[in-house]
Amino acid sequence: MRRTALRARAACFLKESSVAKVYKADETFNHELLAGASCAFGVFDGVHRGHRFLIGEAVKTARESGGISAVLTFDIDPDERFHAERLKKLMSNERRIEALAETGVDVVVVLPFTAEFSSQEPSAFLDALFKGAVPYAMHVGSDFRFGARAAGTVADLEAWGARDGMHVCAHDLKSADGRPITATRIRLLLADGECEQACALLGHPYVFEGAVLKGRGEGTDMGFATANISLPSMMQVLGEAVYAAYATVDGVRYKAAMSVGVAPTFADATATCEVHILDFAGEIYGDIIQIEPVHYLRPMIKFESVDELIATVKSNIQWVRENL
Ligand SMILES: Cc1cc2nc3c(=O)[nH]c(=O)nc-3n(C[C@H](O)[C@H](O)[C@H](O)COP(=O)(O)O)c2cc1C
Ligand SMILES: Nc1ncnc2c1ncn2[C@@H]1O[C@H](COP(=O)(O)OP(=O)(O)OP(=O)(O)O)[C@@H](O)[C@H]1O
Repeated sequence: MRRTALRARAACFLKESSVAKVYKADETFNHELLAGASCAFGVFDGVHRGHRFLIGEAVKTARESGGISAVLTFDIDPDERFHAERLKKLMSNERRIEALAETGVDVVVVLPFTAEFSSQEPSAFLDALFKGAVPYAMHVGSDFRFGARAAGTVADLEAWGARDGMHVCAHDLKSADGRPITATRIRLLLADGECEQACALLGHPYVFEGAVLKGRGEGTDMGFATANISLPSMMQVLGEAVYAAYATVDGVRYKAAMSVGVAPTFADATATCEVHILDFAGEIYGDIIQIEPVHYLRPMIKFESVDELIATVKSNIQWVRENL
């Protein structure tokens, strides 16, 4: 298709905003949107530096060809269907799609990850995805897999693209310290409490959010009120320990000291994440708050006495006050 025709068509699909329009690829979706587009394809949990590089390449070829740039992704995360019990995620599906829409790409196309769709063999999977529309370029990492049992490889993508002239750009994975940046690597760093290194690979802060639940009410008596955060197991990426953090309540960002893991000092404790928000005294039960862990302070300790626990937690809070 000619460059000017592509531009004209692209213009009618796009709204004037730096945040991409998000399309759900359901039965109402017009697949023609993807004809002549430059796409980046994957799950993109965390929207890390490697993902941003790949999306940047799609934006570049879109500029060259005159078509639109598109991120193709899934909802839900395929691992949620196949390995939900052991999956740890850097972002919820909603946040991941929002973050993808903020990368500078023109559109985000979200493919519902149904059993039916995902069980198609590679070539049928691509036919169902594009329904006759042929993108100009498809950017993926060299390890990209798709279709039933993740059997489809870059070679399958190239064979499919060769039929209609789609350029497949399989990129070497962007690395840091000699190793590819992957969501798995970042999750492992967070499990070890390595917040700074994880954020360096993400290229942005690691933030999780959860609703504030009622706790046992002991914290206030001890001199440090805590918000107990409810987190589904899938979002419990951060290793058990005590951290310096920021907590955002109703759009306001506060310093915070946080424990992750059930308090071993108390037999009746159940909360898995407790946050003391510095210089904050509001009623926030039921509110959703955002937590940004920034620095590992120490492991969780089973204290011999409550006085010892209080003194240690207060010294952690003081450290946060002085160093964040
Ligand atoms: C910064 C911080 C550090 C903590 N460290 C520990 C710890 O090392 N060991 C422990 O048993 N509990 C620890 N806790 C959890 C406290 O024991 C818990 O917040 C307190 O018992 C209040 O619990 P409640 O909110 O359920 O009433 C910590 C809490 C915070 C906020
Ligand atoms: N470091 C990277 N550099 C360039 N492309 C990447 C990088 N990491 C992943 N990709 C590509 O980005 C797309 C999304 O990948 P995917 O969601 O599998 O990310 P991932 O970080 O490898 O996640 P996981 O560790 O969970 O497998 C795929 O096309 C993948 O090949």
